[in-house]
Amino acid sequence: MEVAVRVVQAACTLCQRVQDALLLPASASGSVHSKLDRSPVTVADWGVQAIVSWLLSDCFQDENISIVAEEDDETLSSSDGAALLESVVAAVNGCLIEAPKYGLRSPEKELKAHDILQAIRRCSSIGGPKGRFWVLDPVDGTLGFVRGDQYAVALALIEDGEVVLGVLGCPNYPMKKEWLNYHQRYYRLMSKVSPPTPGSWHRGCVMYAHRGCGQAWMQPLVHDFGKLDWRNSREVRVSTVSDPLSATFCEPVEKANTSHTFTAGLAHSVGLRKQPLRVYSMVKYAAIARGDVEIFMKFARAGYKEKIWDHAAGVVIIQEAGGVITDAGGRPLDFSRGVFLEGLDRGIIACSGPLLHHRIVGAVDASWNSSTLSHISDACHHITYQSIHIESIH
Ligand SMILES: Nc1ncnc2c1ncn2[C@@H]1O[C@H](COP(=O)(O)OS(=O)(=O)O)[C@@H](OP(=O)(O)O)[C@H]1O
Ligand SMILES: [Mg+2]
Ligand SMILES: [Mg+2]
Ligand SMILES: [Mg+2]
Repeated sequence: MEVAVRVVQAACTLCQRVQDALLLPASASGSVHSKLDRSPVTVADWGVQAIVSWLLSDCFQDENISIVAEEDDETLSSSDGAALLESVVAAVNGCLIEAPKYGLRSPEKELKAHDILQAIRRCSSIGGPKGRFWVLDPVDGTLGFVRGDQYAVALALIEDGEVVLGVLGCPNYPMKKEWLNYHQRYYRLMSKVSPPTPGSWHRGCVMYAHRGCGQAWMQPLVHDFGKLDWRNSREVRVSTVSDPLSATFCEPVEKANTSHTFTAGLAHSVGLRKQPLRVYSMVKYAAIARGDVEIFMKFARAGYKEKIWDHAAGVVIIQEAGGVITDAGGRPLDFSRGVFLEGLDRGIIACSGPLLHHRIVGAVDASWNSSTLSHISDACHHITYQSIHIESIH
């Protein structure tokens, strides 16, 4: 846990530097790349994957450490990826040289491009039901990241299919909810206004939890870990609100990633009256765990398969902070079946407590069949079965 927290703290520094540069007016639009599924990827996604892979291998003296992570080295290794690779190398070395500030070791010499490609490539475990592996989403919410908004660095450890620890670095999620507005102003103006109470303001936080402890923790994001006392960590707990009238739900920002119409209907049917909070990344899970919101719902389009790195770290933090998280059928998320959350029933529901959770799971059942989602889902199943059939013929 200690190593994981230190590594995530270091990774967050890399992200902040890349994000600050990305948001400068002179920043080249070429700094954001598009993957095959047209989702964005940046120097920070590759850079974080490389440093986490390198630091974990170094700390545990294990070249063959098992890591499941989102990115691969294909673009960087391609002939037109040379300039990009150079930026990743610079970002990684710039961060690793400061590793001792986080209580970690720097490499003896600067890493070369091929070391970095190797570190990225090493994260190619495929998970599964047995053994122990790390799960990393180097930048979760890359869209939020490139828009100067919320994102998270998410690292978890899975043992025999169970998430045993989770660390969520949230570089733009201040220790106190009230400071969020301050932060937004900071980004909009990129001004040098001094924080509300100098010295006490932190732009971000890191949350972490270990399975079975019944506790989850938060510490400020720091730039010099030597100065960080673990006693700066404080326990977080889910909200005690169980009345839907006073509860707030959060969900993904993009309607391509969840059905806002379906969740609006659900919210209405269980008596939620507040406007939903739309936030990028697993910062939504952090918000539940520390009691800033009560509910999270996500209903991806039929056919989309959720990946373990988008949830593992957040799930254990929510659970240890006292919350409940399942699929829409009320079953636990299954991290034992490879890179996907296989068998996920319709969507994901996380709540601060069992009462709200029970009501929402019930409401999904009541409204699913009359929703357009179920029709789309049927149509998609039909198409999927047809293509499986065609594939098997070939
Ligand atoms: N079509 C579709 N449906 C559902 N989910 C998808 C989809 N495509 C991508 N993803 C995954 O969603 C991750 C980002 O989730 P967010 O909650 O940040 O979404 S949003 O940007 O706020 O809408 C995002 O994580 P990152 O790629 O790490 O940013 C993806 O893994
Ligand atoms: Mg993600
Ligand atoms: Mg990501
Ligand atoms: Mg991505």
